Amino acid sequence: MTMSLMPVLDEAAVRVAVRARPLLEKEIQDHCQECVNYNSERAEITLGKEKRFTFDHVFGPDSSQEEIYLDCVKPLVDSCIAGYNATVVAYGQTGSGKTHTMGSANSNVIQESEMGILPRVIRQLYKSIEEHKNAEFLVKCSFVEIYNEEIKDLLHPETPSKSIFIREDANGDIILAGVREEVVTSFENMMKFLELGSTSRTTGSTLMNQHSSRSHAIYTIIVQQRTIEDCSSDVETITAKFHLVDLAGSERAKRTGAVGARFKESITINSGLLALGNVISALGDERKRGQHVPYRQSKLTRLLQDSLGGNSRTCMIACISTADVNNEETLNTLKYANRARNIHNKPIINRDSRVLQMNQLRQELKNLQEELVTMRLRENETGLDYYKTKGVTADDQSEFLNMNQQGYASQQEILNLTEELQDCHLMISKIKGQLVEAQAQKDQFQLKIHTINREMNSLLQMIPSWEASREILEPAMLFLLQMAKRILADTKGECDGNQIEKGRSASREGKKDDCTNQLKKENSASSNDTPSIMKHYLKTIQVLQKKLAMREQELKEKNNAILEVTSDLARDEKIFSEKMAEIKSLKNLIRDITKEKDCLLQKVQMDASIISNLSQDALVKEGELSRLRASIESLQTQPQDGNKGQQKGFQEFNNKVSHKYPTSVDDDVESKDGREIKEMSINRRPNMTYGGQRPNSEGHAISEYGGPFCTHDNSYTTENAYRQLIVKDSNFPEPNSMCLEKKLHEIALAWHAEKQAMENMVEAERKTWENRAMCAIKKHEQLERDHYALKEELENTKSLMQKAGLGIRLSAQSVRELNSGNMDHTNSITC
Ligand SMILES: Nc1ncnc2c1ncn2[C@@H]1O[C@H](COP(=O)(O)OP(=O)(O)OP(=O)(O)O)[C@@H](O)[C@H]1O
Repeated sequence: MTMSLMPVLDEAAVRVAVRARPLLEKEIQDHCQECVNYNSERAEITLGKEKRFTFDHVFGPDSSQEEIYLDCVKPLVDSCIAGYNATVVAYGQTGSGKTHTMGSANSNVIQESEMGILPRVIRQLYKSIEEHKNAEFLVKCSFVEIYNEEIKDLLHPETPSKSIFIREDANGDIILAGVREEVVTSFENMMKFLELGSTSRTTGSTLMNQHSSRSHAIYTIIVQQRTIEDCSSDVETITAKFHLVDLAGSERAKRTGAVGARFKESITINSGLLALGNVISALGDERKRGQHVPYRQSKLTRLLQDSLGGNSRTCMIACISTADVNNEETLNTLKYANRARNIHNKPIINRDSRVLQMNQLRQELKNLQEELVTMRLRENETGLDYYKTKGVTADDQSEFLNMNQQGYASQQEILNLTEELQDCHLMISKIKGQLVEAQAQKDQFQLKIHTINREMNSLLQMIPSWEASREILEPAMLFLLQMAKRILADTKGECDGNQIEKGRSASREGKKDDCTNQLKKENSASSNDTPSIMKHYLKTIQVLQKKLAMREQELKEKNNAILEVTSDLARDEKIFSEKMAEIKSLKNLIRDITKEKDCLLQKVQMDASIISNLSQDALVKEGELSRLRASIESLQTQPQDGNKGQQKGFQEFNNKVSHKYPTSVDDDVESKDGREIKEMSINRRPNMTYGGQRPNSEGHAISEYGGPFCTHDNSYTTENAYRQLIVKDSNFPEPNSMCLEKKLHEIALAWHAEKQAMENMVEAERKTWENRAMCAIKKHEQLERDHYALKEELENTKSLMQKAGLGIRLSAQSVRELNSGNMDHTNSITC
């Protein structure tokens, strides 16, 4: 058996319902999938797999218009008749079904089952009015829209927007000055006004909704009632306002395809909704309680000031789409709605007690006037007696009497009236204070009565289950049943009779005595029935006490667990922040290493291109070398005899050349006859090929190597020098081909060795850089693995916290940062 009562609902809290619309034709054609799951009984909604929210009501795509009206709005109509202000706000992304739910579109052709909230409210209102026979009702309505931050009177479109202002009246209630309210007398009459306003409302077609509302529409019903009590002349006036708000949908211009005027609309719509979100955050956040609420940020929030955090009972209906393409918008709407649940309003009955005060004051005035007359008469009589004793004639006496009476009357009257006026002022202020106090008391009592009512109802609902479990025996159950019924009857009587409201403590005391007597009587009756009942009571009390102790113990344990989990959480938070800092520094390191890696890769590429150039050059050189060899061979095959003198000359020449032009090409060279040959300092660069020239038979230089063989002034080469020597000293024979080949071979070998050395060096360098790049990549991978491990750890901690009933909330910014790895861990976790 469970003893827990149903949770008592806070009447002042903003109620939030979520309604999901089914997939539309177009969405089905586009193969959209449903991404929302509901549990209407537990009022839970899950988006995707993980994001779960709880609201006061959850309606799936199959729920009917009537269900939504009965669960969310009908209680508000009843409380409006009782004198409380009420508000229903439909919120959601564009095309999510706000207008459909509110029924604020032109609805004269709509079937009964499709009828939205607005026509149902009007119908219920007139039904209730008919039932309240002891009151006179005056019903008025107005219909406005906020379009591009301007208020338009939809029932009188000719009224310029500039002449409409939002003001606060003397009681602090928000009023719309400049908007004309229409008196309505019947359901049909009011429906006509609704249709008239709906046709004037600004709508437009977007990619997401063919008939999209481009403005926030507010339909207001004002109900004034005068309750006339039979036995008194007191008349009380109660005025309640019922706002039905169909907000424009939040939208992304990219998806709606809004351009031009539509785009401007879109911006103002979103900024109005943003201001509303700010107000909801300010009111819904425990930490921000008592701080400034930015109602003045937009016309919408200013108009809804009473409805959010003020004197109103409010229900917010968050409309969502089930299609997966709208996942992001749906999540935003659910978050928005979830915040609104924390808003607490201060609803009171709006009594206009001026009439009551006037009646009381009139009565006071009448009494005072009567008193005055008697006083004057008494004073006149005293004056007449004096003249009589002095011997004045009867005429004189009467004249004196008249004069005296007139003068005195006028003077005294002024004085008296001034005093009266002061007294009246005092009394008015006193009565005003008393009235406000009484009103507040009455509201508190009524709230208590509602709470007791609900508790008793739930008790009555629970009794059958006790019966089944037979844990509480029949007499005890009977007693509880009687008690519940009696309290219900009492509270009902209290509500119906307006007893508290009158502030007549005597009758209240009497009633209290009656109740006590009755209770005593019942107690004594039941105790007389049978003494065993007492035993049962005691037994039941003992059982209940045990259970209470158990519950207390459980509570203690849970508290301890919460403490433990909180300390765990703090520790985890610390670890988390440390890890995040580590990740941050590692990320920075990765960034640096990646940069370095990129540089290295560039260098490696450059080296590779150098190598390929060198290889190409090598190929070219090899070709040249083979050509050279061929030419040498051809030289060798020429007849040797006739050239002996020549060979000798060549030998001499070679000696000369090898003496004068050694392979060390940086030497200063001086000819035999003292002529100085220019210094030939040869710069060899790895990507340069060596070249040279040899003279042909006519004494012209033939380019054999083709590559640059640079000297300081780029004009001399060893071959040039050699050619010049030949030209200058014509006694020198042609160079010996063997000697030339040897020279060339030496040059080729030197070149090969150098090339090899270069290649080895480049290869070594490439390998070093490759190794470094590999290291960087490995480090990067390790860091990424660390990062994911940390993320997983965080998820685990989150789920642990959720299991422990604490839950972690990460801000969107933090989640983004976490995903990007740039998490700033301060203030990132909220428990
Ligand atoms: N519960 C529902 N069942 C069936 N159809 C629905 C439901 N809710 C909405 N629709 C359909 O979805 C479309 C868009 O609905 P509606 O115009 O009410 O959206 P909205 O939220 O008011 O959009 P906007 O903000 O652009 O004005 C309409 O064709 C409507 O008939």
